[in-house]
Amino acid sequence: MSFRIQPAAPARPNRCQLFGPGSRPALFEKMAASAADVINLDLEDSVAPADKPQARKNIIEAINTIDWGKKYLSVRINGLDTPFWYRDVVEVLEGAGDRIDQIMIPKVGCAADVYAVDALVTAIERNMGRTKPISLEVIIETAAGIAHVEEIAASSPRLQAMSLGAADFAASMGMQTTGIGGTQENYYMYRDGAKYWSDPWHWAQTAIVAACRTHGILPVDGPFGDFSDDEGFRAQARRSATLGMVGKWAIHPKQVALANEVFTPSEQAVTEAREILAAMEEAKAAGQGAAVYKGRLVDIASMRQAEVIVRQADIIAAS
Ligand SMILES: CC(=O)SCCNC(=O)CCNC(=O)[C@H](O)C(C)(C)COP(=O)(O)OP(=O)(O)OC[C@H]1O[C@@H](n2cnc3c(N)ncnc32)[C@H](O)[C@@H]1OP(=O)(O)O
Ligand SMILES: O=CC(=O)O
Ligand SMILES: [Mg+2]
Repeated sequence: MSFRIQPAAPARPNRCQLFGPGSRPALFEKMAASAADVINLDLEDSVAPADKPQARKNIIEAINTIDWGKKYLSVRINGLDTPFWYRDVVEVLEGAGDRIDQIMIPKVGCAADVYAVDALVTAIERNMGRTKPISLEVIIETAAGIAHVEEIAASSPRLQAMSLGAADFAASMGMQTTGIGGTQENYYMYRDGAKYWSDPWHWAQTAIVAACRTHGILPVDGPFGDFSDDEGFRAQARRSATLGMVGKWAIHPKQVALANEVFTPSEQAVTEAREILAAMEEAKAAGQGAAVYKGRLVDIASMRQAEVIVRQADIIAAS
């Protein structure tokens, strides 16, 4: 056991991040009316290069004029390997009022990438006299990003969330697929004439979750491209939730309800978690460190597990 105490991730719901291109302002009101916890207005890959200047203007106007309710409002800037990113940060933060919460940085490959954006954000905040600090989210979607995931997670006190971007990740890793997330046809075990599909995203997800949990950051699963496949989305999201991720992107509005469903602990799970806590309080009062709950062992570690579920439920209930 480390002497270091694991920091808690930000206490805000992050079950679904709904994306929309900055070049399609007609979508913004619909995004604001959705049930997503987080909105990602995109300046990056869903916006053609020629449309970037207008997309910035659209996003600034939308941030300033639309009622976003309690949603966490984020803008995805372009990557640091492009000529666009610095104008994204400067124009958006100089033009948008205090309603913006977060800047999302794609294709982060090392801690210095985050440092560069942090430095620019800090200078703009000071120059503009902004009092509400802007948070950062990074996307791990390159070979360098996953290789340096731990230093990236430790890179800035502004960092609140980290997503896995399956599409760019697959490209950067040279994976033989054009599918965005989910089951990959050729990733299977074979035995006695039958195929058993495995999960090619599993190792990257666990690396992200471990780095995030070490540094008190929200780990998030990225896009699932086939928005006509609800069961495929559910299965991917359930695997992510089981591994410790707190939410998933929606690249189409029909995915919002699916993500909320999976990343909201069920009533049954919350009831069981509370019962485990109660059983352990009784055991502790009787001087025991372990007890039997529904025929199975529960001990002090079970309390920590139960607390994860109760905390998630409480954060959602308070939102
Ligand atoms: C790999 C990555 O980087 S993923 C992140 C970047 N990508 C994105 O941001 C893409 C986000 N999604 C989209 O742009 C669109 O949803 C598309 C292109 C996938 C599909 O768009 P459409 O063909 O318009 O979808 P469709 O016709 O099914 O839309 C149904 C309804 O939902 C609305 N809608 C579509 N996308 C969105 C959205 N992202 N947010 C809110 N509403 C939306 C449509 O306007 C339409 O509304 P209506 O019923 O009032 O007419
Ligand atoms: O940006 C997201 C991705 O999957 O790539
Ligand atoms: Mg990407």
